Amino acid sequence: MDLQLATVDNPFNSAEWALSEMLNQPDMLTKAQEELNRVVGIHMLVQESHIPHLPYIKACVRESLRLHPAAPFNLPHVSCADAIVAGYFIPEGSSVLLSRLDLGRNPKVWENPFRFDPKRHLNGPANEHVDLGEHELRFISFSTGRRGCPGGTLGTNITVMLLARLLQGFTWSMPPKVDEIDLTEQAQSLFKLNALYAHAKPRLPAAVYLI
Ligand code: HEM
Repeated sequence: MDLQLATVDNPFNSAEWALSEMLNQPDMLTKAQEELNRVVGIHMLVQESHIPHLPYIKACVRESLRLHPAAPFNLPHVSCADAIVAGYFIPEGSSVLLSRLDLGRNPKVWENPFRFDPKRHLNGPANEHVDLGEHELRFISFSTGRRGCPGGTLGTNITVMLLARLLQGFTWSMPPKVDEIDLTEQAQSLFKLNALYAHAKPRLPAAVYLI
């Protein structure tokens, strides 16, 4: 069957971008499905308890959050005291806006920043911690500090489960007459300009989908 996935918010944005990028580099789909076969098998759907054992899929979600944040800027904040950050003096009362795009795509931090490459996370937090937070702010996922997202663990679980179930449940391929998924983004929201449209073939025993 051919399915259309459209972004409505953060977890959907990350899963839609990850799946789109992976369709253009199908060896990544194979790798993710091998991990799911090994950790979960094909006789049950992936569960929350599996998440710590799915580093490759988690790395794909982290990479999606890095390269495709759901908005170009973080919410604005006001500094409550004078501070020096990376050599810059920021006086008390300044409006502070962090560019999620410039952090996640900074070539001084990320080699070949426009390439979707989950491997870059595999020796770091994707292996070590269960949540997708990036506390060094090399990109912004849930942000950090007092006003950081309080829903990090829930957001991680929802996002990883969403992508893992899409990958476990179906073998994905391009729709007829399409050679490459279009990765153009909307100018303001950074959501995909055109919703992902792809072919999904069930790959689990029929009874598993009824649970
Ligand atoms: C993948 C999913 C999610 C992502 C990527 C995400 C990301 C973020 C980011 C970047 C912020 C702004 C932090 C800042 O201003 O420095 C934020 C704030 C917030 N998030 Fe999330 N979030 C997610 C899921 C959730 C969930 C599931 C909940 C609640 C159950 C939640 C509740 C909140 C709240 C209440 C704030 C405002 C915090 C404050 O201003 O004190 N988020 N989130």
